[in-house]
Amino acid sequence: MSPTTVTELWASVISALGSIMLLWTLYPQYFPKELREFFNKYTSIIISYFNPYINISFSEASEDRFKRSDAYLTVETYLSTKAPKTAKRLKAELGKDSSKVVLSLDAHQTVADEFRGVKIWWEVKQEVKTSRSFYTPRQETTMSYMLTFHKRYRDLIIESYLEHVMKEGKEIGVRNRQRKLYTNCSNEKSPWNMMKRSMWSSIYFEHPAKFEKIGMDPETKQEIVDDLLTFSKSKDYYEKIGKPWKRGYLLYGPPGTGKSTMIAAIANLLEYDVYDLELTTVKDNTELRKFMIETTAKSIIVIEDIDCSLDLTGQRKKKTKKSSDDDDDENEIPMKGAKEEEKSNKVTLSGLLNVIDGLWSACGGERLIIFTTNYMEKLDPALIRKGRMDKYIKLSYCSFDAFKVLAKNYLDLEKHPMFDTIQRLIGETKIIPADVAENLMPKSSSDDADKCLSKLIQALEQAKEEATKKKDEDEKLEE
Ligand SMILES: Nc1ncnc2c1ncn2[C@@H]1O[C@H](COP(=O)(O)OP(=O)(O)OP(=O)(O)O)[C@@H](O)[C@H]1O
Ligand SMILES: [Mg+2]
Repeated sequence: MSPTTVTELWASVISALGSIMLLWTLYPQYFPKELREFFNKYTSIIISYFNPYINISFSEASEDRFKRSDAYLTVETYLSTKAPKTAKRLKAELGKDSSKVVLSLDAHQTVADEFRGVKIWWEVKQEVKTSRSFYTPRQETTMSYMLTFHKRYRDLIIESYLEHVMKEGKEIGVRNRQRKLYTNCSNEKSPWNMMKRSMWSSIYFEHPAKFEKIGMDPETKQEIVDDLLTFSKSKDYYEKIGKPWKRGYLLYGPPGTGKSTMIAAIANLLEYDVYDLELTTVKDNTELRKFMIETTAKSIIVIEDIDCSLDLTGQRKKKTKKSSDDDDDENEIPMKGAKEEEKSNKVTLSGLLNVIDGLWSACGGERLIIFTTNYMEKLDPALIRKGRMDKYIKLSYCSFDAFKVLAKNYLDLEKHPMFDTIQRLIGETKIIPADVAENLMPKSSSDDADKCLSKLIQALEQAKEEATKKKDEDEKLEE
């Protein structure tokens, strides 16, 4: 029997005894209300004096009346792994991917837990209140989790157990959550957007990209995977060296070499959310900071084609007019997206540098910032200096190693007589992995491996011919 039930039993026994004593001495019809209240009040004080158990309540009510309190939800997640093992009545809901059922404690159910040899009890309480709105009575139910423990363990529970519950609950929550892809694209002042509580719009992230499927040199791939996994396990290390737990990656290379695909693969490998930041639609530096503050831990902040968002000609040139709202750096330049309307768009290079590694970047923790570009040489050196962008990853034209990965993905082939010709041609010409993938993909049921490989050989020969022609033309022009 749980201590909560024992407490309630005690309360009932004492209260019943008291009532009987009073009834014995007084006639019920003369029993005054005030005396009854007085009696009740002191009975509960006496009970709590003798009761050795302490209760802590986690109510679902929060300041935001549309949201359940974070502490309540974390406790619920923490108990979701314990409740199914012992509780007799459980509540079922659809969880991640809408395919898995998540069980939690039903109302008035109790589950026991143990922490460093100490027994603790959790009970789900349900409180029903009747309120009146527009003269119609309305019943409101508030749920809460009641934690009960012996007063002897007060310090242990308050100082260590609660921290353990919150930490583990959050970790389980992250493991079970359905990851999301956030975008800032539609921030125009529509009534719908004004009602939204978040700066970001989101959908579930369901990209199937995986590192095993990316066609690139296997050593570089392994090095990137190791770097990412090391980062994700380095909380203590970052704390020790006094740096925010974040890392910047610059992915660069020609179009169609797998930059966006790699971002999706990183998100899947580390189980992070993705915030796809479209810089050209951000109004100013202040709005940029707001977007940054609203990102959560375990996420990737992506700015694709960073060269198209910055004024490429302005290598941190002097700002002509000081903006009132931004003050950060005298070397501010406006973003290219707003070149024509500089007045309305005031996101500046220094504003961007600030959110990457200024004070604002430390909020949240465990985040990757990834830029992609087709033209690395056009970027301002300040933006990509080491420390800001910690790792540069070059994604380039298809090598034979990359082709072998794609042949395995698309055709389930590990070797084939035509591979030798392909290896020779790939060594002689430049072809992007996106083109190789397109040729290897069967277009009809009659397209077998031989046909797809022949198409690729044709494409490679054509690319080689075009490259030779272009080279000849260039040489003629030089003469
Ligand atoms: N290295 C690669 N390995 C496997 N597939 C690839 C690779 N590169 C490109 N692809 C395929 O080509 C398509 C385009 O790739 P992706 O969008 O990742 O290129 P990108 O480098 O981001 O191009 P852009 O610079 O134009 O944005 C994808 O569908 C992807 O499957
Ligand atoms: Mg891309």
